[in-house]
Amino acid sequence: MTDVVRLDAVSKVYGTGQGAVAALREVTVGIPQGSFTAVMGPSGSGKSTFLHCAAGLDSPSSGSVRLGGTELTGMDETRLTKLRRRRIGFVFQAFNLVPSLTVTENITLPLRLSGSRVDRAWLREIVSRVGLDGRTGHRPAQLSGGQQQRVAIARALAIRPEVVFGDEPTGALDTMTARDVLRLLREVVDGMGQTVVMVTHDPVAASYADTVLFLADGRIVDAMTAPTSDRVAERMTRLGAWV
Ligand SMILES: Nc1ncnc2c1ncn2[C@@H]1O[C@H](COP(=O)(O)OP(=O)(O)OP(=O)(O)O)[C@@H](O)[C@H]1O
Repeated sequence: MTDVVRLDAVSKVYGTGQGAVAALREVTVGIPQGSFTAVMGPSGSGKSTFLHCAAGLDSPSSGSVRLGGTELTGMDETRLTKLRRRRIGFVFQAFNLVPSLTVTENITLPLRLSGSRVDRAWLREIVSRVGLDGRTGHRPAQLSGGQQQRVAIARALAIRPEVVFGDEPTGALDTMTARDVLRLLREVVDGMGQTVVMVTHDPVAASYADTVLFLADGRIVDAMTAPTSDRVAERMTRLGAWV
């Protein structure tokens, strides 16, 4: 399978001298096209740093990050911003919707920002896939948390991204709503061939992925395929995450 995202020997050091913190150490990993990957690890293990480097939100101190055939390392901020807008979808814990805009306007905002045409048929399809038919004229405050996260997922999909990155996408949702959103992400991978990479603290959320990458002290120390929440929780306990 082709890798959509590829990290080679990526290291990230924050600060200098005595106060320097190595947040990532020589991380090498490929994210295959059409896969669902969860990233787990104890607090401070480097999950956010991994996501930020892989998504071109932050640059590594050394190593290489590639999206498709494009090398991100060394790109200036203007080009990176353009690349993110056109090729990467983001879903955050806090939804990050614009309160004054309707559902449709929120979903199409990245397209408008990148100067792309809004394909009405595609918009209808994603609205329907995320289960927001009949809500397109609502504003975020008129929606439940789960519905707001569905809008954020639709917004991420609108640009037909090569990869969707999620930073604790179910972190602000109750258990039942979180399951619905995870099922939707699973369906986005299975039904649309989308690639999804998600950072999570929740073994149940991780169990929806095809592969769970475990980070500890800035390194990928394990990868689990066909994860179950029990196996993930057990692995996290052995990493000392919950002692
Ligand atoms: N901007 C920064 N400046 C200095 N150190 C940082 C910065 N961002 C992260 N770090 C450090 O890098 C390490 C990895 O942090 P990171 O946020 O990637 O971990 P994490 O696994 O996402 O943690 P959590 O689960 O608590 O969110 C930590 O030791 C953290 O203190």
